[in-house]
Amino acid sequence: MRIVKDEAEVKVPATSANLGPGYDCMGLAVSLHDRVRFRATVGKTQVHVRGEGKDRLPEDEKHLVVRAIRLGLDAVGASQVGISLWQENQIPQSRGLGSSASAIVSGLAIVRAIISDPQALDNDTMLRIATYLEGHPDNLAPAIYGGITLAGIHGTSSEEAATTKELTSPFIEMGQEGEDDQEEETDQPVLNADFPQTWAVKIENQYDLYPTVFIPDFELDTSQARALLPEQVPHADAARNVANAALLVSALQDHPELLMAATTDYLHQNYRRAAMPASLDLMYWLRAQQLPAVISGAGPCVLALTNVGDQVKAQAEKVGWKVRTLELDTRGVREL
Ligand SMILES: Nc1ncnc2c1ncn2[C@@H]1O[C@H](COP(=O)(O)OP(=O)(O)O)[C@@H](O)[C@H]1O
Ligand SMILES: N[C@@H](CCOP(=O)(O)O)C(=O)O
Repeated sequence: MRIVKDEAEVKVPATSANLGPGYDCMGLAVSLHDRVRFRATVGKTQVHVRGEGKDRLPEDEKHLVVRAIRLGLDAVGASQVGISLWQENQIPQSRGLGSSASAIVSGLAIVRAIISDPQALDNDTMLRIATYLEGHPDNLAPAIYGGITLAGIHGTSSEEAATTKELTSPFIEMGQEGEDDQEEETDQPVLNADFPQTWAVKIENQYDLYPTVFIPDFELDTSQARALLPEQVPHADAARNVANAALLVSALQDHPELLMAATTDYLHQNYRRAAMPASLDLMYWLRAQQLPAVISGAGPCVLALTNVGDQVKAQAEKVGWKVRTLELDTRGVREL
């Protein structure tokens, strides 16, 4: 693959993942953006940051956009180059607004902008490569496609993988003791080695949705918030969560009146309370007023799936929350 341009500029939205019960699979893009300008150089990598992360983000090869560019170039078989970047960041970091996902997507979008065959890095391929770096696709999909998205990683349960492909008769005894212990080999092809097989679809939202984010002045690393989750959850909780996630798809499409019922989560929010008690308190305070609020991503931001109105906003601001009523970003990452 040839590099045909030595400059590019991209703009990428912030995202809010989970939306309550959609843990690791649902998300939406909002009108808050990072912009990144790239120039290929012969010298050492340099990064210039303005806005969020200034004086805190690394300015060398460790910078996440640089790492994504390097991975993207390798993935499409292009040669590596010296990198100069100028960032103008609006997305607060480590707050649950998907800043790391947006950084990865902007790096891959830069690669797409400078290579001879941009199709080699189409949105679906970009999602696979980005998920390899981020680990879960829920923020990445809205950052790439825009709007409200569902995304996941294809997989086969161990039971399904181990089951024989032969049709068996219900009248024949199913085998001698001990036989079940042997694992069957599967003929599932292993595709494209390291990059996960991801999928994503957009939810077509039919009404005006104004996501409101409540931003605290403290940070929480996503990895720290993930470490608080239990290995196992009660089966009844999993069942209720599946029902709500399914309902949420319909609520987001064209049933805003179902948003309150559909945004109750049983898998992650309460398990993370210890790391962000004020966020959980704010979320339940909003919900008590029939405002469909959830923890944004892994927190500590809170997201309300509606414009909360001036009075609620003023009360939250009074105790220290920064409140922004935003719009959906329906376009996702774009080249400028
Ligand atoms: N614009 C950016 N440029 C470079 N790296 C970034 C940027 N935004 C986030 N990161 C990296 O991602 C980390 C935050 O990721 P994470 O804990 O997942 O929080 P978030 O919820 O904001 O995605 C930062 O500490 C930084 O290393
Ligand atoms: N599903 C993830 C989402 C993390 O989002 P972020 O914006 O906090 O990075 C999780 O809940 O861990």
